[in-house]
Amino acid sequence: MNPTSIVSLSNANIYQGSSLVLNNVNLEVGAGEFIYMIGRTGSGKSSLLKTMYGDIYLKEGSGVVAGFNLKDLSWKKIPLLRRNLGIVFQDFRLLTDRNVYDNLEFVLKATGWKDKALMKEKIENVLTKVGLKNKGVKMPYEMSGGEQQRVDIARALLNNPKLILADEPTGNLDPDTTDEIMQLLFNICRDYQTAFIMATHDYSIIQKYPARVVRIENGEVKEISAAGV
Ligand SMILES: Nc1ncnc2c1ncn2[C@@H]1O[C@H](COP(=O)(O)OP(=O)(O)OP(=O)(O)O)[C@@H](O)[C@H]1O
Repeated sequence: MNPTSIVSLSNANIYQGSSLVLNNVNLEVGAGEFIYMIGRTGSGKSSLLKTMYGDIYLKEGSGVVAGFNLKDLSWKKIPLLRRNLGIVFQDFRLLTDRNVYDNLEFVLKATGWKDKALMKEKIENVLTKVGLKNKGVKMPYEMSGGEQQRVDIARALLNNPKLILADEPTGNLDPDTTDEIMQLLFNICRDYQTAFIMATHDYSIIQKYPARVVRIENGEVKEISAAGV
């Protein structure tokens, strides 16, 4: 493993139940690196991301994510791993019955924060980072899809992760909003040296915001150039 890697998978076989989805995955992601993961529907992108955040147990091969050994990941350690990662989903997954501030506070409390003043400071800090200063009082249903995705990203930033896993974060957004969100993700990557692994179907994003690309195909993960997308 490269000492500067935030993700290191070696000869990893990824299963859904008893079915082998990906065979012999080798992947190194450096600190602060942005990479795209592309592949057809059902090729295994989400399965690979789930393995990285401990939702699928790594049975074969080896893997280290944000300093956590995936082979040694007991149920007890999964929340700790998740505290060191940010996860962003296509469908935002906000709690619909509480406002933005309370959505973020919920995560902080669940990850062990207790001091109200410190939590307030942290929440204001991440909302400012995503361009939603003063929007804490809004309910999710009062916000556009782009704003809700910003809240999802703010939530992912709460614990200062060194790695954000994003599963089609622009999948529900129109082209202009997609642009805004991509600029935000690239700025976060640049300003805070946060590594990103972003699964996407949208190749036009890769042309516009080039970065390293891995393609999942026929059960394997292959490195390709952005020009080859
Ligand atoms: N919970 C599950 N139980 C069993 N099999 C699953 C489960 N989730 C996904 N699969 C199977 O695993 C394979 C990989 O699915 P996965 O969701 O990782 O693909 P994907 O590339 O993320 O697809 P998409 O782009 O549509 O999100 C598919 O054959 C799928 O049917």
